[in-house]
Amino acid sequence: MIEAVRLRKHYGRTKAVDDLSFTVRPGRVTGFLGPNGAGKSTTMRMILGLDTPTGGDVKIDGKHYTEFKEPLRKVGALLDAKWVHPNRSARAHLKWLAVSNKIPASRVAEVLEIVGLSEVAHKNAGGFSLGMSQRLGIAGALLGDPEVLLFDEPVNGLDPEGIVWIRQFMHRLAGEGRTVFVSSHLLSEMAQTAQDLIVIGKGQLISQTTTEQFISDATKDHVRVRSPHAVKLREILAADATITEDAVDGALVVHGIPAEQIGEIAAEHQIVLHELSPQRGSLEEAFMQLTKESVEYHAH
Ligand SMILES: Nc1ncnc2c1ncn2[C@@H]1O[C@H](COP(=O)(O)OP(=O)(O)OP(=O)(O)O)[C@@H](O)[C@H]1O
Repeated sequence: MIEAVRLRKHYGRTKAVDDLSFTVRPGRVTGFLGPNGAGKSTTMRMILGLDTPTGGDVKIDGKHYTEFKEPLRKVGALLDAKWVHPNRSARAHLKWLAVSNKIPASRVAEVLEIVGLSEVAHKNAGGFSLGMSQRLGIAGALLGDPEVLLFDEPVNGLDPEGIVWIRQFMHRLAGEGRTVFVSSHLLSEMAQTAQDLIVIGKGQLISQTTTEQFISDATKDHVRVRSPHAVKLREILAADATITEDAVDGALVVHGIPAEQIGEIAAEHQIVLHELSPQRGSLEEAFMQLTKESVEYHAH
């Protein structure tokens, strides 16, 4: 479990992290979302003791990261995939990490196997693609078989197969009871990966909730209806719903009446329907809605 209490980090006048409190629970994948410059990386660095908070506190199972004697056994992290010695082989890099944390060298082969890099383990990590580097970084995070895992933008540079692999992998880690905390810009990916979300903007907490709840709180469900008698149906429904038209195919977009009821009303009036589909909001919509006040850089 990771617990931040009134965490702050100021760089001069910039409040990178500002009075931020949250809890990351074990057994779940928790997504860490926020617009560019929101303070995600700064927060992750403070969790890992790489930055000292200006105020407040962040602890892992009640301790500061720096209090763990062999931290890799407690917390594994992938912050910067390119953080390897370019002239070291993948295997040598992991061995060096293992030795410095008193982890048996035999574990290196295991983690290389887990991330699918066994066959290129002898090659210089400097020549790895970003996707391979991400896998190597993940192997490093797994070395100590830690209970807590932090990943900063882990799917950057991964191809679709790699993205699916990492999603399933994170679910597996959480399924084993570990705490998995992952930041990402890819919202549709996060919607499928994270069960819980911590959303920040301008260093402050915007929302901490389940992904499901986040989406339903911030977006409005609606129903798409297509009918050869759309004009008549629209007139009937208009008394109880807000209705617009889809600009692309002219479908009615109905807010305020559930799909079942629309179906019943249509049947009552003998109106043929060609489509009746309930639509859920997306994480993108919810995110844009909730962070619009906190985006530092807008495109105009
Ligand atoms: N070492 C530093 N010195 C000064 N300002 C910094 C430093 N590190 C971060 N900042 C500032 O703190 C704010 C938060 O940055 P941070 O990198 O944590 O955000 P982020 O949410 O990870 O962004 P991104 O999604 O773009 O990676 C930004 O305004 C950034 O410019």
